Amino acid sequence: MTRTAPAETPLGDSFHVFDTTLRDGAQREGITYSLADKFAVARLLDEVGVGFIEGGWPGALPTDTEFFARAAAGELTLRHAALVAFGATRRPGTKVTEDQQVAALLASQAPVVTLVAKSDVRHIERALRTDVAEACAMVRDTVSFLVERGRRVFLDAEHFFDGFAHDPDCALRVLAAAMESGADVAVLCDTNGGQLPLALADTVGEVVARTGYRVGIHCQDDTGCAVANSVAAVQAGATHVQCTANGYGERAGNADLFAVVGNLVTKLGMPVIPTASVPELSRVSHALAEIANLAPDTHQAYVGASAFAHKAGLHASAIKVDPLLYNHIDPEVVGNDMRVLVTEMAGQASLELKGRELGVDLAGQPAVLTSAVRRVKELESRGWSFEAADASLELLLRRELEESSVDSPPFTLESYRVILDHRLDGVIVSEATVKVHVAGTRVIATAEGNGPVHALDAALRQALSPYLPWLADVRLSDYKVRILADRPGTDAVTRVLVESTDREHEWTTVGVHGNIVEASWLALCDALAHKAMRVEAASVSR
Ligand SMILES: CC(=O)SCCNC(=O)CCNC(=O)[C@H](O)C(C)(C)COP(=O)(O)OP(=O)(O)OC[C@H]1O[C@@H](n2cnc3c(N)ncnc32)[C@H](O)[C@@H]1OP(=O)(O)O
Ligand SMILES: CC(=O)C(=O)O
Repeated sequence: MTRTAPAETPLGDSFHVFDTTLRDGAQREGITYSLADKFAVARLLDEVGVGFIEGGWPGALPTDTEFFARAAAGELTLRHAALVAFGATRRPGTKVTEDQQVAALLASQAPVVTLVAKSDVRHIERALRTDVAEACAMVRDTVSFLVERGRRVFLDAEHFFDGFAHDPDCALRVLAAAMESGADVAVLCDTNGGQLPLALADTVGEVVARTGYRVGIHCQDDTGCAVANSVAAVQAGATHVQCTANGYGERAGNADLFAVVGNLVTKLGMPVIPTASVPELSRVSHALAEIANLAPDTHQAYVGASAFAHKAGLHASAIKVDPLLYNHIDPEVVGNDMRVLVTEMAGQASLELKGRELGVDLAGQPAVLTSAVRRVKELESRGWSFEAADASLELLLRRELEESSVDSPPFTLESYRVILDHRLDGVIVSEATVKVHVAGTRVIATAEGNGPVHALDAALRQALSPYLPWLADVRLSDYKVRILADRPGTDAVTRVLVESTDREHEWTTVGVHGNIVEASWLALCDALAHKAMRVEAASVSR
Protein backbone atom coordinates (compact mmCIF):
# COMPACT_ATOMS: atom_id res chain seq x y z
CA MET A 1 0.00 0.00 0.00
CA THR A 2 1.27 3.50 -0.80
CA ARG A 3 1.79 6.32 1.66
CA THR A 4 -1.00 7.78 3.79
CA ALA A 5 0.39 11.30 4.18
CA PRO A 6 1.67 13.95 1.79
CA ALA A 7 5.34 13.80 0.89
CA GLU A 8 7.71 16.71 0.30
CA THR A 9 5.20 19.44 1.21
CA PRO A 10 6.76 22.08 3.50
CA LEU A 11 4.11 21.65 6.20
CA GLY A 12 4.16 17.86 5.88
CA ASP A 13 1.22 16.18 7.58
CA SER A 14 0.46 19.17 9.82
CA PHE A 15 -1.68 20.85 7.13
CA HIS A 16 -3.62 19.05 4.41
CA VAL A 17 -4.56 20.42 1.00
CA PHE A 18 -7.10 17.78 0.04
CA ASP A 19 -8.30 17.84 -3.55
CA THR A 20 -11.63 16.32 -4.52
CA THR A 21 -11.80 17.29 -8.21
CA LEU A 22 -12.16 13.64 -9.22
CA ARG A 23 -15.02 13.05 -6.79
CA ASP A 24 -16.92 16.26 -5.92
CA GLY A 25 -15.61 18.07 -9.03
CA ALA A 26 -17.02 15.27 -11.18
CA GLN A 27 -20.45 15.98 -9.64
CA ARG A 28 -20.60 19.24 -11.65
CA GLU A 29 -23.24 19.27 -14.38
CA GLY A 30 -21.47 18.76 -17.71
CA ILE A 31 -18.29 17.05 -16.46
CA THR A 32 -17.65 13.38 -17.18
CA TYR A 33 -14.10 12.16 -16.68
CA SER A 34 -12.97 9.14 -18.65
CA LEU A 35 -10.44 6.78 -17.10
CA ALA A 36 -7.65 8.46 -19.06
CA ASP A 37 -8.90 11.88 -17.91
CA LYS A 38 -8.79 10.74 -14.31
CA PHE A 39 -5.16 9.70 -14.58
CA ALA A 40 -4.27 12.98 -16.30
CA VAL A 41 -6.07 15.02 -13.62
CA ALA A 42 -4.39 13.09 -10.80
CA ARG A 43 -0.94 13.62 -12.31
CA LEU A 44 -1.49 17.37 -12.73
CA LEU A 45 -2.77 17.71 -9.17
CA ASP A 46 0.26 15.81 -7.94
CA GLU A 47 2.48 18.20 -9.91
CA VAL A 48 1.12 21.19 -7.96
CA GLY A 49 1.80 19.30 -4.76
CA VAL A 50 -1.59 18.81 -3.12
CA GLY A 51 -1.36 16.43 -0.17
CA PHE A 52 -4.36 14.23 -0.97
CA ILE A 53 -6.18 13.33 -4.17
CA GLU A 54 -9.67 11.91 -3.72
CA GLY A 55 -9.94 9.71 -6.79
CA GLY A 56 -13.64 8.82 -6.68
CA TRP A 57 -16.08 6.36 -5.16
CA PRO A 58 -14.97 2.76 -5.82
CA GLY A 59 -17.87 0.35 -5.73
CA ALA A 60 -20.38 3.04 -6.74
CA LEU A 61 -19.01 4.07 -10.14
CA PRO A 62 -17.40 1.48 -12.44
CA THR A 63 -14.88 4.02 -13.81
CA ASP A 64 -13.79 4.84 -10.27
CA THR A 65 -13.46 1.16 -9.34
CA GLU A 66 -11.27 0.67 -12.42
CA PHE A 67 -9.26 3.81 -11.65
CA PHE A 68 -8.30 2.52 -8.19
CA ALA A 69 -7.59 -0.96 -9.52
CA ARG A 70 -5.20 0.38 -12.14
CA ALA A 71 -3.63 2.82 -9.70
CA ALA A 72 -2.99 -0.08 -7.31
CA ALA A 73 -1.51 -2.08 -10.18
CA GLY A 74 1.15 0.61 -10.58
CA GLU A 75 -0.32 2.82 -13.32
CA LEU A 76 -0.30 5.88 -11.06
CA THR A 77 2.84 7.00 -9.29
CA LEU A 78 2.26 10.04 -7.11
CA ARG A 79 5.24 12.11 -5.97
CA HIS A 80 3.51 14.30 -3.38
CA ALA A 81 -0.04 13.15 -2.84
CA ALA A 82 -1.63 10.22 -1.10
CA LEU A 83 -4.54 8.65 -2.98
CA VAL A 84 -7.94 8.67 -1.25
CA ALA A 85 -11.06 6.59 -1.86
CA PHE A 86 -14.44 8.10 -0.99
CA GLY A 87 -17.48 6.17 0.25
CA ALA A 88 -20.30 5.96 2.75
CA THR A 89 -20.48 4.19 6.08
CA ARG A 90 -22.35 0.92 6.31
CA ARG A 91 -26.09 1.16 5.74
CA PRO A 92 -28.43 1.28 8.80
CA GLY A 93 -29.33 -2.09 10.27
CA THR A 94 -26.59 -4.02 8.44
CA LYS A 95 -23.25 -5.51 9.45
CA VAL A 96 -20.16 -3.65 8.29
CA THR A 97 -18.54 -6.93 7.26
CA GLU A 98 -21.47 -7.59 4.91
CA ASP A 99 -21.64 -4.11 3.34
CA GLN A 100 -20.60 -4.39 -0.32
CA GLN A 101 -19.72 -0.73 -0.56
CA VAL A 102 -17.43 -0.80 2.44
CA ALA A 103 -15.83 -3.94 0.98
CA ALA A 104 -15.22 -2.03 -2.25
CA LEU A 105 -13.40 0.71 -0.32
CA LEU A 106 -11.06 -1.89 1.11
CA ALA A 107 -10.66 -3.63 -2.23
CA SER A 108 -9.64 -0.34 -3.86
CA GLN A 109 -6.37 -0.60 -1.88
CA ALA A 110 -6.42 3.19 -1.43
CA PRO A 111 -4.30 3.93 1.64
CA VAL A 112 -6.68 6.67 2.79
CA VAL A 113 -10.48 6.59 2.91
CA THR A 114 -12.92 9.46 3.33
CA LEU A 115 -16.20 8.29 4.81
CA VAL A 116 -19.28 10.44 4.41
CA ALA A 117 -21.69 10.40 7.36
CA LYS A 118 -24.79 12.36 8.17
CA SER A 119 -24.39 14.66 11.16
CA ASP A 120 -27.70 16.53 11.04
CA VAL A 121 -30.43 14.81 13.02
CA ARG A 122 -33.03 15.76 10.41
CA HIS A 123 -31.07 13.86 7.74
CA ILE A 124 -30.49 10.93 10.07
CA GLU A 125 -34.18 10.61 10.82
CA ARG A 126 -35.70 11.57 7.45
CA ALA A 127 -33.14 10.49 4.80
CA LEU A 128 -31.44 7.57 6.56
CA ARG A 129 -34.67 6.64 8.38
CA THR A 130 -32.82 5.70 11.56
CA ASP A 131 -31.89 7.26 14.93
CA VAL A 132 -28.81 9.05 16.21
CA ALA A 133 -27.56 6.00 18.14
CA GLU A 134 -27.58 3.85 14.96
CA ALA A 135 -26.06 6.68 12.87
CA CYS A 136 -23.18 6.84 15.38
CA ALA A 137 -22.86 3.04 15.36
CA MET A 138 -22.63 3.09 11.53
CA VAL A 139 -19.75 5.56 11.79
CA ARG A 140 -18.03 3.72 14.63
CA ASP A 141 -18.25 0.30 12.97
CA THR A 142 -17.02 1.51 9.58
CA VAL A 143 -14.14 3.63 10.86
CA SER A 144 -12.91 0.83 13.16
CA PHE A 145 -13.22 -1.73 10.37
CA LEU A 146 -11.06 0.32 8.01
CA VAL A 147 -8.54 1.50 10.62
CA GLU A 148 -8.03 -2.08 11.82
CA ARG A 149 -7.16 -2.98 8.23
CA GLY A 150 -4.50 -0.29 8.02
CA ARG A 151 -6.42 2.51 6.36
CA ARG A 152 -6.15 6.14 7.37
CA VAL A 153 -9.69 7.50 7.70
CA PHE A 154 -11.11 11.02 7.38
CA LEU A 155 -14.76 11.64 8.26
CA ASP A 156 -16.80 13.97 6.01
CA ALA A 157 -19.52 15.12 8.39
CA GLU A 158 -22.25 15.98 5.91
CA HIS A 159 -24.52 18.98 6.69
CA PHE A 160 -22.40 19.68 9.78
CA PHE A 161 -23.05 23.42 10.03
CA ASP A 162 -26.82 23.17 9.58
CA GLY A 163 -26.88 20.17 11.91
CA PHE A 164 -24.77 21.89 14.58
CA ALA A 165 -27.04 24.97 14.54
CA HIS A 166 -30.13 22.75 14.89
CA ASP A 167 -28.84 20.12 17.36
CA PRO A 168 -25.19 20.57 18.39
CA ASP A 169 -25.23 17.49 20.60
CA CYS A 170 -26.14 15.18 17.71
CA ALA A 171 -23.54 16.76 15.39
CA LEU A 172 -20.79 16.38 17.99
CA ARG A 173 -21.81 12.78 18.81
CA VAL A 174 -21.27 11.83 15.15
CA LEU A 175 -17.81 13.44 15.20
CA ALA A 176 -16.96 11.68 18.46
CA ALA A 177 -18.05 8.31 17.05
CA ALA A 178 -15.51 8.73 14.25
CA MET A 179 -12.63 10.26 16.17
CA GLU A 180 -12.88 7.81 19.09
CA SER A 181 -12.78 4.94 16.60
CA GLY A 182 -9.53 6.09 15.04
CA ALA A 183 -10.45 8.64 12.37
CA ASP A 184 -7.77 11.28 11.86
CA VAL A 185 -9.75 14.32 10.75
CA ALA A 186 -13.30 15.45 11.41
CA VAL A 187 -14.17 17.31 8.23
CA LEU A 188 -16.99 19.80 8.80
CA CYS A 189 -18.99 20.01 5.58
CA ASP A 190 -21.15 22.91 4.45
CA THR A 191 -23.02 20.51 2.20
CA ASN A 192 -25.81 22.89 1.18
CA GLY A 193 -23.27 25.69 0.80
CA GLY A 194 -25.43 28.16 2.70
CA GLN A 195 -22.88 29.46 5.19
CA LEU A 196 -21.25 32.89 5.46
CA PRO A 197 -17.65 33.33 6.67
CA LEU A 198 -18.08 34.89 10.13
CA ALA A 199 -20.67 32.40 11.40
CA LEU A 200 -18.85 29.46 9.85
CA ALA A 201 -15.54 30.50 11.45
CA ASP A 202 -17.27 30.82 14.84
CA THR A 203 -18.55 27.25 14.55
CA VAL A 204 -15.17 25.88 13.48
CA GLY A 205 -13.48 27.69 16.39
CA GLU A 206 -16.09 26.35 18.82
CA VAL A 207 -15.72 22.75 17.62
CA VAL A 208 -11.91 22.93 17.84
CA ALA A 209 -12.12 24.43 21.36
CA ARG A 210 -14.76 22.00 22.65
CA THR A 211 -13.36 18.78 21.19
CA GLY A 212 -9.65 19.23 20.53
CA TYR A 213 -10.12 17.16 17.34
CA ARG A 214 -8.19 17.75 14.19
CA VAL A 215 -10.78 19.59 12.11
CA GLY A 216 -11.10 19.91 8.33
CA ILE A 217 -13.36 22.01 6.14
CA HIS A 218 -15.38 21.25 3.00
CA CYS A 219 -17.40 24.13 1.52
CA GLN A 220 -19.88 24.17 -1.34
CA ASP A 221 -20.26 27.50 -3.11
CA ASP A 222 -23.99 28.18 -3.00
CA THR A 223 -23.52 31.60 -1.34
CA GLY A 224 -20.48 32.38 -3.50
CA CYS A 225 -18.42 32.17 -0.30
CA ALA A 226 -16.76 28.74 -0.56
CA VAL A 227 -13.25 30.17 -0.85
CA ALA A 228 -13.84 32.81 1.86
CA ASN A 229 -15.46 30.19 4.11
CA SER A 230 -12.53 27.79 3.62
CA VAL A 231 -9.94 30.45 4.40
CA ALA A 232 -11.95 31.66 7.42
CA ALA A 233 -12.14 28.06 8.66
CA VAL A 234 -8.36 27.72 8.42
CA GLN A 235 -7.96 30.95 10.37
CA ALA A 236 -10.33 29.52 12.97
CA GLY A 237 -8.27 26.36 13.40
CA ALA A 238 -9.00 23.92 10.55
CA THR A 239 -5.83 22.17 9.38
CA HIS A 240 -7.29 20.22 6.46
CA VAL A 241 -8.97 22.03 3.59
CA GLN A 242 -10.94 20.29 0.85
CA CYS A 243 -11.27 21.94 -2.55
CA THR A 244 -11.52 21.25 -6.28
CA ALA A 245 -9.70 22.52 -9.34
CA ASN A 246 -11.32 25.73 -10.61
CA GLY A 247 -14.12 25.23 -8.08
CA TYR A 248 -15.81 22.45 -10.06
CA GLY A 249 -18.47 20.67 -8.04
CA GLU A 250 -22.10 19.91 -7.40
CA ARG A 251 -24.56 22.80 -8.13
CA ALA A 252 -22.71 26.14 -7.78
CA GLY A 253 -19.47 24.30 -7.18
CA ASN A 254 -16.87 23.86 -4.51
CA ALA A 255 -14.03 25.93 -3.06
CA ASP A 256 -11.56 26.65 -5.85
CA LEU A 257 -8.22 24.98 -5.12
CA PHE A 258 -6.26 27.72 -6.88
CA ALA A 259 -7.90 30.57 -4.96
CA VAL A 260 -7.71 28.73 -1.64
CA VAL A 261 -4.03 27.84 -2.11
CA GLY A 262 -3.29 31.30 -3.55
CA ASN A 263 -4.78 32.90 -0.44
CA LEU A 264 -3.12 30.58 2.04
CA VAL A 265 0.30 30.96 0.41
CA THR A 266 0.35 34.65 -0.46
CA LYS A 267 -1.93 36.16 2.20
CA LEU A 268 -1.42 33.95 5.23
CA GLY A 269 2.17 32.96 4.46
CA MET A 270 1.36 29.25 4.79
CA PRO A 271 3.54 27.09 2.49
CA VAL A 272 0.76 24.56 1.93
CA ILE A 273 2.23 23.32 -1.36
CA PRO A 274 5.90 23.05 -2.35
CA THR A 275 7.38 26.48 -3.13
CA ALA A 276 8.43 25.39 -6.62
CA SER A 277 4.81 24.47 -7.46
CA VAL A 278 3.30 27.91 -6.80
CA PRO A 279 4.30 29.37 -10.21
CA GLU A 280 2.67 26.30 -11.84
CA LEU A 281 -0.82 27.16 -10.54
CA SER A 282 -2.01 29.08 -13.64
CA ARG A 283 -0.75 26.47 -16.10
CA VAL A 284 -2.27 23.57 -14.19
CA SER A 285 -5.61 25.36 -13.75
CA HIS A 286 -5.89 25.84 -17.53
CA ALA A 287 -4.78 22.28 -18.27
CA LEU A 288 -7.42 20.93 -15.89
CA ALA A 289 -10.10 23.05 -17.60
CA GLU A 290 -9.08 21.51 -20.93
CA ILE A 291 -9.44 18.00 -19.52
CA ALA A 292 -12.87 18.88 -18.11
CA ASN A 293 -13.71 20.18 -21.62
CA LEU A 294 -14.61 23.58 -20.20
CA ALA A 295 -13.30 26.96 -21.25
CA PRO A 296 -10.97 28.33 -18.58
CA ASP A 297 -12.69 31.07 -16.58
CA THR A 298 -10.79 34.14 -17.73
CA HIS A 299 -11.90 36.06 -14.64
CA GLN A 300 -10.89 33.42 -12.10
CA ALA A 301 -8.98 34.81 -9.10
CA TYR A 302 -5.19 34.36 -9.26
CA VAL A 303 -5.07 32.16 -12.38
CA GLY A 304 -7.56 33.64 -14.87
CA ALA A 305 -6.19 35.34 -18.01
CA SER A 306 -7.91 38.57 -16.88
CA ALA A 307 -6.95 38.28 -13.21
CA PHE A 308 -4.22 40.89 -13.73
CA ALA A 309 -5.58 42.66 -16.86
CA HIS A 310 -6.09 46.41 -16.44
CA LYS A 311 -8.51 48.42 -18.54
CA ALA A 312 -8.93 51.68 -16.63
CA GLY A 313 -6.59 54.53 -17.52
CA LEU A 314 -6.19 55.51 -13.86
CA HIS A 315 -4.95 52.02 -13.04
CA ALA A 316 -2.40 52.14 -15.85
CA SER A 317 -1.05 55.52 -14.75
CA ALA A 318 -0.24 54.11 -11.29
CA ILE A 319 1.01 50.80 -12.72
CA LYS A 320 3.51 52.78 -14.79
CA VAL A 321 5.04 53.94 -11.50
CA ASP A 322 4.87 50.53 -9.82
CA PRO A 323 2.81 47.51 -10.99
CA LEU A 324 2.13 46.51 -7.37
CA LEU A 325 0.14 49.72 -6.84
CA TYR A 326 -2.77 48.09 -8.69
CA ASN A 327 -2.03 44.36 -8.33
CA HIS A 328 -2.69 42.50 -5.10
CA ILE A 329 0.38 40.31 -5.77
CA ASP A 330 3.07 39.99 -8.41
CA PRO A 331 1.22 37.84 -11.02
CA GLU A 332 4.38 35.86 -11.75
CA VAL A 333 4.20 34.37 -8.24
CA VAL A 334 1.29 32.20 -9.44
CA GLY A 335 2.55 31.90 -13.02
CA ASN A 336 0.21 34.55 -14.40
CA ASP A 337 0.92 37.76 -16.39
CA MET A 338 -0.11 41.35 -16.10
CA ARG A 339 -1.71 42.87 -19.20
CA VAL A 340 -2.82 46.38 -20.05
CA LEU A 341 -5.98 46.62 -22.14
CA VAL A 342 -6.52 49.55 -24.44
CA THR A 343 -10.13 50.62 -24.91
CA GLU A 344 -12.10 53.86 -24.65
CA MET A 345 -11.18 53.80 -20.95
CA ALA A 346 -7.49 54.19 -21.78
CA GLY A 347 -5.35 57.18 -20.93
CA GLN A 348 -1.82 58.09 -21.95
CA ALA A 349 -0.29 55.70 -19.42
CA SER A 350 -2.34 52.79 -20.77
CA LEU A 351 -1.06 53.46 -24.28
CA GLU A 352 2.53 53.91 -23.14
CA LEU A 353 2.44 50.60 -21.22
CA LYS A 354 0.66 48.77 -24.02
CA GLY A 355 3.17 50.21 -26.49
CA ARG A 356 5.97 48.81 -24.33
CA GLU A 357 4.26 45.37 -24.43
CA LEU A 358 4.02 45.61 -28.26
CA GLY A 359 7.58 46.90 -28.73
CA VAL A 360 6.53 50.47 -29.57
CA ASP A 361 8.43 53.04 -27.51
CA LEU A 362 6.14 55.97 -26.70
CA ALA A 363 8.00 57.21 -23.61
CA GLY A 364 8.75 60.93 -23.73
CA GLN A 365 6.30 61.46 -26.64
CA PRO A 366 3.45 63.40 -25.00
CA ALA A 367 2.11 64.84 -28.27
CA VAL A 368 1.94 61.39 -29.92
CA LEU A 369 0.31 59.93 -26.82
CA THR A 370 -2.30 62.70 -26.67
CA SER A 371 -3.17 62.22 -30.30
CA ALA A 372 -3.20 58.38 -30.04
CA VAL A 373 -5.50 58.47 -26.99
CA ARG A 374 -7.85 60.82 -28.86
CA ARG A 375 -7.85 58.52 -31.89
CA VAL A 376 -8.46 55.35 -29.84
CA LYS A 377 -11.36 56.95 -27.95
CA GLU A 378 -12.87 58.29 -31.16
CA LEU A 379 -12.63 54.92 -32.96
CA GLU A 380 -13.91 52.98 -29.95
CA SER A 381 -16.93 55.28 -29.75
CA ARG A 382 -17.66 54.32 -33.38
CA GLY A 383 -17.58 50.61 -32.60
CA TRP A 384 -13.90 49.68 -32.96
CA SER A 385 -12.49 47.50 -30.22
CA PHE A 386 -8.76 47.27 -29.71
CA GLU A 387 -8.95 45.09 -26.60
CA ALA A 388 -8.72 41.91 -28.68
CA ALA A 389 -6.95 43.39 -31.71
CA ASP A 390 -3.37 44.09 -30.68
CA ALA A 391 -2.12 44.10 -34.27
CA SER A 392 -4.48 46.90 -35.33
CA LEU A 393 -3.53 48.83 -32.20
CA GLU A 394 0.17 48.43 -32.96
CA LEU A 395 -0.43 49.76 -36.48
CA LEU A 396 -2.37 52.70 -35.06
CA LEU A 397 0.48 53.57 -32.67
CA ARG A 398 3.13 53.26 -35.35
CA ARG A 399 1.02 55.38 -37.72
CA GLU A 400 0.80 58.04 -35.00
CA LEU A 401 4.60 57.88 -34.77
CA GLU A 402 4.73 58.17 -38.58
CA GLU A 403 7.11 55.20 -38.75
CA SER A 404 8.26 54.44 -42.28
CA SER A 405 7.33 50.73 -41.95
CA VAL A 406 3.63 51.63 -41.85
CA ASP A 407 3.80 54.81 -43.92
CA SER A 408 4.46 52.85 -47.09
CA PRO A 409 1.87 50.03 -47.18
CA PRO A 410 2.66 46.95 -49.31
CA PHE A 411 -0.15 47.80 -51.75
CA THR A 412 -2.79 50.42 -52.39
CA LEU A 413 -6.37 49.81 -53.42
CA GLU A 414 -7.86 51.36 -56.49
CA SER A 415 -11.21 49.58 -56.12
CA TYR A 416 -12.89 46.29 -55.32
CA ARG A 417 -16.22 44.83 -56.39
CA VAL A 418 -18.08 41.82 -54.98
CA ILE A 419 -20.92 40.04 -56.75
CA LEU A 420 -23.25 37.58 -55.07
CA ASP A 421 -24.75 35.14 -57.58
CA HIS A 422 -27.79 33.14 -56.43
CA ARG A 423 -28.16 30.57 -59.22
CA LEU A 424 -31.31 28.80 -60.29
CA ASP A 425 -29.97 25.52 -58.89
CA GLY A 426 -29.81 27.15 -55.44
CA VAL A 427 -26.00 27.42 -55.34
CA ILE A 428 -24.74 30.80 -54.16
CA VAL A 429 -21.38 31.89 -55.56
CA SER A 430 -19.47 35.00 -54.58
CA GLU A 431 -17.10 36.61 -57.04
CA ALA A 432 -14.69 39.46 -56.24
CA THR A 433 -12.53 41.66 -58.44
CA VAL A 434 -9.77 43.81 -56.97
CA LYS A 435 -7.72 46.52 -58.67
CA VAL A 436 -4.54 47.25 -56.69
CA HIS A 437 -1.18 48.91 -57.13
CA VAL A 438 1.77 46.88 -55.90
CA ALA A 439 5.49 47.32 -56.57
CA GLY A 440 4.72 50.05 -59.11
CA THR A 441 2.33 47.85 -61.11
CA ARG A 442 -1.46 48.04 -61.54
CA VAL A 443 -2.92 44.56 -61.05
CA ILE A 444 -6.48 43.36 -61.63
CA ALA A 445 -7.55 39.97 -60.28
CA THR A 446 -10.83 38.08 -60.03
CA ALA A 447 -11.63 35.07 -57.84
CA GLU A 448 -14.60 33.10 -56.56
CA GLY A 449 -15.31 32.12 -52.99
CA ASN A 450 -17.98 30.53 -50.85
CA GLY A 451 -18.81 33.94 -49.42
CA PRO A 452 -18.01 37.56 -50.28
CA VAL A 453 -15.12 37.85 -47.81
CA HIS A 454 -13.61 34.56 -48.95
CA ALA A 455 -13.83 35.74 -52.60
CA LEU A 456 -12.25 39.08 -51.71
CA ASP A 457 -9.42 37.40 -49.82
CA ALA A 458 -8.83 35.02 -52.75
CA ALA A 459 -8.78 37.83 -55.34
CA LEU A 460 -6.39 39.90 -53.22
CA ARG A 461 -4.03 36.95 -52.80
CA GLN A 462 -4.11 36.30 -56.51
CA ALA A 463 -3.21 39.94 -57.22
CA LEU A 464 -0.46 40.26 -54.62
CA SER A 465 1.18 36.82 -54.47
CA PRO A 466 3.64 37.34 -57.38
CA TYR A 467 4.96 40.48 -55.67
CA LEU A 468 4.77 39.54 -51.95
CA PRO A 469 6.30 36.06 -51.52
CA TRP A 470 5.57 36.00 -47.75
CA LEU A 471 1.84 35.99 -48.50
CA ALA A 472 2.01 32.24 -49.13
CA ASP A 473 2.55 31.66 -45.39
CA VAL A 474 -0.29 33.89 -44.22
CA ARG A 475 -3.74 32.52 -43.72
CA LEU A 476 -6.92 33.60 -42.02
CA SER A 477 -7.41 31.39 -38.97
CA ASP A 478 -10.55 32.91 -37.46
CA TYR A 479 -13.20 35.42 -38.40
CA LYS A 480 -15.68 36.92 -35.94
CA VAL A 481 -18.55 39.26 -36.75
CA ARG A 482 -20.61 41.33 -34.36
CA ILE A 483 -23.45 43.66 -35.31
CA LEU A 484 -23.45 46.67 -33.01
CA ALA A 485 -27.08 47.69 -33.22
CA ASP A 486 -27.86 49.21 -29.88
CA ARG A 487 -25.70 52.32 -29.90
CA PRO A 488 -27.77 55.45 -29.21
CA GLY A 489 -27.82 58.09 -31.94
CA THR A 490 -25.89 56.01 -34.50
CA ASP A 491 -26.73 53.57 -37.26
CA ALA A 492 -25.93 49.89 -36.77
CA VAL A 493 -22.35 48.99 -37.68
CA THR A 494 -20.57 45.69 -38.12
CA ARG A 495 -17.36 44.87 -36.26
CA VAL A 496 -15.14 42.21 -37.77
CA LEU A 497 -12.20 40.61 -35.97
CA VAL A 498 -9.79 38.70 -38.18
CA GLU A 499 -7.21 36.35 -36.69
CA SER A 500 -4.28 35.58 -38.99
CA THR A 501 -1.36 33.22 -38.73
CA ASP A 502 1.90 32.64 -40.57
CA ARG A 503 2.59 29.36 -38.73
CA GLU A 504 4.98 31.20 -36.38
CA HIS A 505 2.77 34.00 -35.05
CA GLU A 506 -0.88 34.79 -34.66
CA TRP A 507 -2.26 38.31 -34.76
CA THR A 508 -5.69 39.89 -34.63
CA THR A 509 -6.98 42.92 -36.48
CA VAL A 510 -10.27 44.78 -36.44
CA GLY A 511 -12.43 46.56 -38.99
CA VAL A 512 -15.68 48.46 -38.45
CA HIS A 513 -18.15 49.75 -41.02
CA GLY A 514 -21.85 49.94 -41.80
CA ASN A 515 -21.19 47.34 -44.51
CA ILE A 516 -19.91 43.91 -43.46
CA VAL A 517 -17.74 43.49 -46.58
CA GLU A 518 -16.01 46.82 -46.03
CA ALA A 519 -15.53 46.04 -42.31
CA SER A 520 -13.92 42.73 -43.34
CA TRP A 521 -11.79 44.46 -45.97
CA LEU A 522 -10.43 46.92 -43.35
CA ALA A 523 -9.53 44.07 -40.97
CA LEU A 524 -7.97 42.10 -43.86
CA CYS A 525 -5.85 45.08 -44.97
CA ASP A 526 -4.60 45.64 -41.40
CA ALA A 527 -3.71 41.94 -41.19
CA LEU A 528 -1.51 42.20 -44.31
CA ALA A 529 -0.08 45.58 -43.27
CA HIS A 530 0.92 44.05 -39.94
CA LYS A 531 2.67 41.12 -41.60
CA ALA A 532 4.43 43.45 -44.08
CA MET A 533 5.65 45.56 -41.16
CA ARG A 534 7.13 42.47 -39.49
CA VAL A 535 8.77 41.35 -42.73
CA GLU A 536 10.36 44.76 -43.12
CA ALA A 537 11.51 44.88 -39.49
CA ALA A 538 13.12 41.43 -39.94
CA SER A 539 14.95 42.51 -43.12
CA VAL A 540 16.23 45.68 -41.41
CA SER A 541 17.60 43.74 -38.43
CA ARG A 542 19.39 41.23 -40.72
C1 LIG B 1 -22.71 15.29 -0.15
C2 LIG B 1 -22.14 14.44 -1.27
O1 LIG B 1 -21.98 14.94 -2.33
S1 LIG B 1 -21.73 12.85 -0.93
C3 LIG B 1 -21.34 12.16 -2.49
C4 LIG B 1 -22.53 11.79 -3.26
N1 LIG B 1 -22.16 11.12 -4.48
C5 LIG B 1 -22.94 10.27 -5.11
O2 LIG B 1 -24.04 10.00 -4.68
C6 LIG B 1 -22.43 9.68 -6.39
C7 LIG B 1 -22.38 8.18 -6.38
N2 LIG B 1 -23.61 7.57 -5.92
C8 LIG B 1 -24.10 6.39 -6.45
O3 LIG B 1 -23.54 5.83 -7.38
C9 LIG B 1 -25.33 5.81 -5.81
O4 LIG B 1 -26.12 6.81 -5.21
C10 LIG B 1 -24.90 4.76 -4.73
C11 LIG B 1 -24.24 3.58 -5.44
C12 LIG B 1 -23.95 5.33 -3.70
C13 LIG B 1 -26.13 4.26 -3.99
O5 LIG B 1 -27.08 3.84 -4.92
P1 LIG B 1 -28.44 3.10 -4.47
O6 LIG B 1 -28.10 1.94 -3.64
O7 LIG B 1 -29.21 2.88 -5.71
O8 LIG B 1 -29.18 4.14 -3.49
P2 LIG B 1 -29.72 5.61 -3.74
O9 LIG B 1 -28.72 6.41 -4.48
O10 LIG B 1 -31.09 5.60 -4.29
O11 LIG B 1 -29.83 6.14 -2.24
C14 LIG B 1 -28.74 6.26 -1.40
C15 LIG B 1 -28.87 5.33 -0.21
O12 LIG B 1 -27.72 5.55 0.63
C16 LIG B 1 -28.15 5.92 1.94
N3 LIG B 1 -27.17 6.84 2.48
C17 LIG B 1 -27.07 8.15 2.23
N4 LIG B 1 -26.05 8.66 2.92
C18 LIG B 1 -25.51 7.65 3.61
C19 LIG B 1 -24.42 7.56 4.51
N5 LIG B 1 -23.71 8.64 4.82
N6 LIG B 1 -24.14 6.36 5.04
C20 LIG B 1 -24.83 5.27 4.69
N7 LIG B 1 -25.87 5.30 3.85
C21 LIG B 1 -26.20 6.47 3.32
C22 LIG B 1 -29.51 6.55 1.72
O13 LIG B 1 -30.28 6.57 2.88
C23 LIG B 1 -30.09 5.67 0.65
O14 LIG B 1 -30.51 4.48 1.29
P3 LIG B 1 -31.85 3.66 0.81
O15 LIG B 1 -31.47 3.05 -0.52
O16 LIG B 1 -32.04 2.68 1.88
O17 LIG B 1 -32.92 4.68 0.69
C1 LIG C 1 -18.98 15.44 1.41
C2 LIG C 1 -19.52 16.45 0.53
O1 LIG C 1 -19.23 16.49 -0.63
C3 LIG C 1 -20.40 17.45 1.12
O2 LIG C 1 -20.81 17.31 2.25
O3 LIG C 1 -20.72 18.42 0.41
